[in-house]
Amino acid sequence: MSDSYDFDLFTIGAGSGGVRASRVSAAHGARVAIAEEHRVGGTCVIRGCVPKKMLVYGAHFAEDLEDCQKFGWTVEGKSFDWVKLRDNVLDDVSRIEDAYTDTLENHDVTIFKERAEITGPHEITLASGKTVTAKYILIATGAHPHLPDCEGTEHGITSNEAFHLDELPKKVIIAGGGYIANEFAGIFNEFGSRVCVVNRGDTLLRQYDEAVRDRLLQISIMKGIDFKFNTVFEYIKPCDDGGYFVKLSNCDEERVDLVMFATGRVPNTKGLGLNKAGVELGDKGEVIVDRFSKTNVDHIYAVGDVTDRVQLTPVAIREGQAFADSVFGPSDPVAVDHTCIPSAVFSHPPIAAVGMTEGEAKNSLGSVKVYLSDFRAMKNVVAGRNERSLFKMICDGDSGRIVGIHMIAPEAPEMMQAAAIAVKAGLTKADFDATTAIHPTMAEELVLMR
Ligand SMILES: Cc1cc2nc3c(=O)[nH]c(=O)nc-3n(C[C@H](O)[C@H](O)[C@H](O)COP(=O)(O)OP(=O)(O)OC[C@H]3O[C@@H](n4cnc5c(N)ncnc54)[C@H](O)[C@@H]3O)c2cc1C
Ligand SMILES: NC(=O)c1ccc[n+]([C@@H]2O[C@H](COP(=O)([O-])OP(=O)(O)OC[C@H]3O[C@@H](n4cnc5c(N)ncnc54)[C@H](O)[C@@H]3O)[C@@H](O)[C@H]2O)c1
Repeated sequence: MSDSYDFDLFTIGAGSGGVRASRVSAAHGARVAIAEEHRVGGTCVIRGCVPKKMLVYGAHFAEDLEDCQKFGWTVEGKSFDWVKLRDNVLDDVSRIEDAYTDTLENHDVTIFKERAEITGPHEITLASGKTVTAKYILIATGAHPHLPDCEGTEHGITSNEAFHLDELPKKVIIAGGGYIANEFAGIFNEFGSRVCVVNRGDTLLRQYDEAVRDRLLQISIMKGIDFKFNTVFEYIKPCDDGGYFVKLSNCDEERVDLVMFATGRVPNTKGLGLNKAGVELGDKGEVIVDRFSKTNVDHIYAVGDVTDRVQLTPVAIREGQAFADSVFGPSDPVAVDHTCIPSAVFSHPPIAAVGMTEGEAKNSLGSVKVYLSDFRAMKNVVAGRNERSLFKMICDGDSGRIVGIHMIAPEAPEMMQAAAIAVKAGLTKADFDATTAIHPTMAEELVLMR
């Protein structure tokens, strides 16, 4: 590689995409530096997927401790200590942050723990004032929470702060109807908070299959979560006791302990010097890239949430890997396939999906066949928990090829990862039918659907 630059690659942002891209580029022989203004690991590790999933586990014990009585167990004096869980989660986050840092250092990646901005075609300036040059620049700066426009938004928190609360709110309002709103509604509700989810539209989790999201709504209401649809925040005002008065359109003012915004995430491109570098941005401020994650400027690439393609960790990682292999690897450039990406919502119970919803299939295929399994998990039957699971398989009516699978069930994301391989591989309903069930499981419903 050229010695006329300080580095072959400078990555801005040490999150899921940036860390993978930097480590693999270094393994290909590139001289790599990375800058991180917050903490190595990025959103997923520090304030996203990882601590969120730990809270989901912690929250689920509330139901397990209730249900275990029907299985003959008596647990006396049970109580919940939020601060203990919070601190254990934060400790583990620090452990993973260290592991990410070690991985980079073991690959001889130079880490700058400070903000970086592009100040010339190949020049990056760090917050300390230090300037470095690089042959290639990778923008992997992720996204930040979007706050709606209303009086007093500064009194609300976002998912960033939710992991650090000193105490649990007795009453919390969560704005938004997407991933974060539904996941945190489940978490707070299981911990005993009164939760109200407020959505400006009439649909939760719009991208998921209607039957599955309707089931989540029904179960969430049954568990005690309140929902308000087609309403927006008018104001949030602090009250004397440390809580807030909240006014929603068409509703009376109410007092809550906490307001949380979960209203989408905006690409981190402000103040990065992208205009000066001539990098083209889209309407939401996202970096526009081609299928190889290259911007309109030949030596500047972008991966992950900052490109606003699919805001998921495994996608950012794949994009980072493909970038490193394309630019520094021995073989031809590789493009990430963004089709048929499985996903999950870690609500209570969770949702998981891959491929087309029934509506999408009907709009794009000539004929569609839908198979359903609506059942109560054995554990819930014994526990007396009236919570039904739903599996839905969408097939091309002509070929029998499975084009989508949708589930809401305990452990649905674990089952979906395996099922998604079959859908991605283009298998048919007949292939599933030819597979013997594992009994007794929930997953066997996948091969028994009629
Ligand atoms: C609450 C929550 C839960 C989530 N749960 C899941 C989940 O269960 N599964 C899933 O797949 N996805 C989940 N996601 C999404 C996932 O976290 C993101 O898609 C993923 O982290 C994107 O990776 P990235 O590398 O693009 O960006 P990030 O991981 O956000 O990393 C970007 C990094 O760049 C740094 N940075 C920004 N600007 C600069 C600068 N100028 N200089 C230096 N550093 C800078 C930031 O501090 C950040 O560390 C969740 C997100 C949130 C918020
Ligand atoms: N399990 C997972 O994989 C997981 C979990 C959390 C987050 N994520 C990723 O992070 C992203 C961000 O999560 P999120 O829940 O914030 O976003 P989201 O896109 O899932 O949901 C945003 C919600 O906010 C609403 N909204 C948007 N603008 C609004 C406004 N001005 N006023 C009121 N409501 C508004 C939308 O209608 C929608 O219901 C997700 O899109 C997802 O890609 C993934």
